[in-house]
Amino acid sequence: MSTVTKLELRTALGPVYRDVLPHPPRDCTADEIPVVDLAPMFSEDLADRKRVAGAIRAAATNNGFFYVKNHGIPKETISRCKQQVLNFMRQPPEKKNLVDSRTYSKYFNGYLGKSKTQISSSESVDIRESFGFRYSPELDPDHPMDIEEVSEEVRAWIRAEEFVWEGTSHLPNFKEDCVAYWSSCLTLARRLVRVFALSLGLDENYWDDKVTHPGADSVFNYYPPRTVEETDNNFVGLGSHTDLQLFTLLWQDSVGGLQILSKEGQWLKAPPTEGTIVVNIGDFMMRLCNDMYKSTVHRVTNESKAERVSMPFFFGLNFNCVEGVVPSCTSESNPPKYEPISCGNWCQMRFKMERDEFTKGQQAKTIAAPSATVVAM
Ligand SMILES: O=C(O)CCC(=O)C(=O)O
Ligand SMILES: [Fe+2]
Repeated sequence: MSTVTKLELRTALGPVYRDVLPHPPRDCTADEIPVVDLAPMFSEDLADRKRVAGAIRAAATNNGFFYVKNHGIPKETISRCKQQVLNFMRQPPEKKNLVDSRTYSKYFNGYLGKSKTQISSSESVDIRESFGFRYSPELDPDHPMDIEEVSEEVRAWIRAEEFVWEGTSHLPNFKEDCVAYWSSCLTLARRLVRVFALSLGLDENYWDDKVTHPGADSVFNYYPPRTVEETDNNFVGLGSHTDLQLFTLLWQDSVGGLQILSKEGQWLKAPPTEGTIVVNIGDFMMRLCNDMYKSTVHRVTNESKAERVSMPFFFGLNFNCVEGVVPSCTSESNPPKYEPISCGNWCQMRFKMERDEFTKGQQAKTIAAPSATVVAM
């Protein structure tokens, strides 16, 4: 008998559940995760931009995941950044710990080692290392400014921290190459959010003045090959989760291992496709459009013998913006399901919850351990 299982997911406001079919993961079809050509998005002609918006709407109401090609991020920018991720991750632990997140960060910037997170409470710890940094007005490619020039209400929500660059300054061109990639993602995201607005029947400029100092968080993920023991015990690279903000731009290398949960509850493999970036909808977007676009569950396991690198960029509104369901996604027969909330609070609550639950779990393990056992912290 085939049984559907319930997958529990964390959100800032408590757990939500998704059904999962009992079948093993399978390859996706071109309809399930389509490739959207972004070339017409750069056209002067509104009709061209609307065509892209239509393709995005179709993908976002289907499985909420799609690839984009002709996205405008130069190949060299990507390969230089990827090389820096490897340069950083291949260092000895004491060098990586110069930017240890739990030691130095107030706002979830910096480095987290292998098995130091457990994004899904019903799966293993994550067999992944990561390095992250967040929006900084000084580095903004479209309108760089000193933090003092940013209005007080927005400034209170700026989450950048200098220690990530100070503790990596021994790596030649590290900051420069990372920021070049982050900048390209930010510029692309500001374009894309306009097409997303169009796709929801809003004016193209609907969110323009809400993405002046936005949620723009880069994370570089490094998945070492699993050990025999980790493989035997089905350890995940990154457990099942949804992303938090409006949408994510995800570059992955050619190793593979990303899977998404289809709307029917089937795990689908999302293979690397040369020249593309994956785009997926986040929880905040799902709220703003009253569930019309789905924030899709995904997970990663590196089943290969090689190192895997991925470089997601999480994009949202200015963190001080309190935003509710947008007018085009609600009507008398479809009232808003969600209260307005700020994108900043939305993210902060979940990041904190993940970290606190992880710490609690580690403490519980320590207390439960027999006194002769040494427990890694
Ligand atoms: O590594 C990947 O392909 C996905 C990473 C991811 O989902 C995340 O960092 O939120
Ligand atoms: Fe993700």
